[in-house]
Amino acid sequence: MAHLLSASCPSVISLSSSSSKNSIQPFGLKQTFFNPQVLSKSSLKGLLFQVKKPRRSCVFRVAAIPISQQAPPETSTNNSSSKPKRVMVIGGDGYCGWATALHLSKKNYEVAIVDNLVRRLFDHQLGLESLTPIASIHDRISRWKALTGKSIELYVGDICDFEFLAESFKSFEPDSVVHFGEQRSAPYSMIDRSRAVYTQHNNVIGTINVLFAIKEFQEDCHLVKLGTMGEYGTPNIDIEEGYITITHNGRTDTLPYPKQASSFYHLSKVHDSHNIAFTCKAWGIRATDLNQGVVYGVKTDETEMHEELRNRLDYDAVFGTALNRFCVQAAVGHPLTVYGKGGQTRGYLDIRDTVQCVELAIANPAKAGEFRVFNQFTEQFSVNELASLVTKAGSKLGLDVTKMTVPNPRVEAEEHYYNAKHTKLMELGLEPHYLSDSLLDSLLNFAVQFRDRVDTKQIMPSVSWKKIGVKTKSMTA
Ligand SMILES: O=c1ccn([C@@H]2O[C@H](COP(=O)(O)OP(=O)(O)O[C@H]3O[C@H](CS(=O)(=O)O)[C@@H](O)[C@H](O)[C@H]3O)[C@@H](O)[C@H]2O)c(=O)[nH]1
Repeated sequence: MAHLLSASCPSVISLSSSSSKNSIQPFGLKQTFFNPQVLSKSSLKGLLFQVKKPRRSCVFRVAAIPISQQAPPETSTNNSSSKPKRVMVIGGDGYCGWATALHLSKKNYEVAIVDNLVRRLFDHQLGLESLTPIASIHDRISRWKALTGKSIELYVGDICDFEFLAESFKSFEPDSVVHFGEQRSAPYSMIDRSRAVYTQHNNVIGTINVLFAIKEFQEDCHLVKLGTMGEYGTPNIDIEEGYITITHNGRTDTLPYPKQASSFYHLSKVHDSHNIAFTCKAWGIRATDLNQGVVYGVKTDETEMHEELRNRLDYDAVFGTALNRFCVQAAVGHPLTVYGKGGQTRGYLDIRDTVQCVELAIANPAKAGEFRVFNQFTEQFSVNELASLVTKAGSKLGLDVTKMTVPNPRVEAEEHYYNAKHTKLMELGLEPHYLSDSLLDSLLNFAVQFRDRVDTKQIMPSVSWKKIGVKTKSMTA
């Protein structure tokens, strides 16, 4: 079960192309699999030769229908005259991206998904699998079309390859870009040097490319960028939404809120925020940074419509997030893995609110030159509080739920003050789905339904913040 980056380098291309019904090779994956420690110059040359030149045929559409046949978006907005209609969802095959793409399509936006499908490759490389079986992106989109008559365009490629991104922009001409297309796991970014470098390269360069594409081809396009609450860290004062007004030596200014990220992943989002803020000032880009908390849940109205539309649910220690992991652990009788003292407090939200928040942001775009920051979560919980809630909900379903203290693999405060503002999305009309007994029941029942698929060896953490090294690490079961 060893899945070395090195072993995956040459095979990745064929794996991707063979999984494509249309035998179309994704391109632009060179950053993903560039590993100087293991690739010889000649194999690298071969790889780059395959992926270097984007060809028009690589950008393909799935049953696009003319805009004139589409009804206008039904979304409520304060500013209907500037309501965007064409939305490019970068990272639209992932956990948040897929749910969002479907939701926006349902709301009659013209949607295009841009994705290099690398999230699926991470699973292959690390020997992981979603709790839920998920259909290929092609089958997902075809099923959506069959059920609703709505088309979603698909561009398979890597946004770090600017030629590919430029081609996608010129072809689709988005009014809004929702950018989920980043490596989003803190533990993944802390596996080894190559994953740390990959994470920052992929995330930071990808975002810079999106900014250049907007400037060059769609200067009025609104960027809705997925940031993270983790950019702020856990300061001993209230967390504001993006900015804080400070009086210092008798002078007052409103400044970006201090950033104290705690992984190479979270830091990549800090770097993104700075780059976006700069281009808003310098070029007049309009942007919204959605500093999202930890997402839980799996079902949205749209993903529930058919098993081929089902979303992924990660429970492993690299990509699984706290509450989802606890529900799966409860379903298989594994003690809940509380890291350290369990006082770590974060903002959380239901995936149904992720899609609602993105919809609100694009329906109410930032002004030209404005860098807007929304804190995107609905409730705060400590890890211990989550464990108690899952224990209580589990016992109602007859599950014997216990918890264990795991030595914390991360470097983070385990007891701290946490009070983060999150009013701006509420002011735009967010109607939160708060964590309720019924949601926990539903998530636990969902986990029970698929528990035969759980690989319990993937539950305990094996990535250590302190032990990260330069040697490429294979993840073995
Ligand atoms: O089994 C577990 C898993 C996590 N934790 C703790 O729970 C907290 C949250 O960890 P997480 O794995 O649920 O979330 P995190 O690594 O912070 O990252 C996730 O949540 C972020 C929002 S936030 O946490 O930064 O607000 C997003 O940006 C990321 O993309 C997403 O993967 C941490 O203190 C962690 O130590 C446990 O105690 N036990």
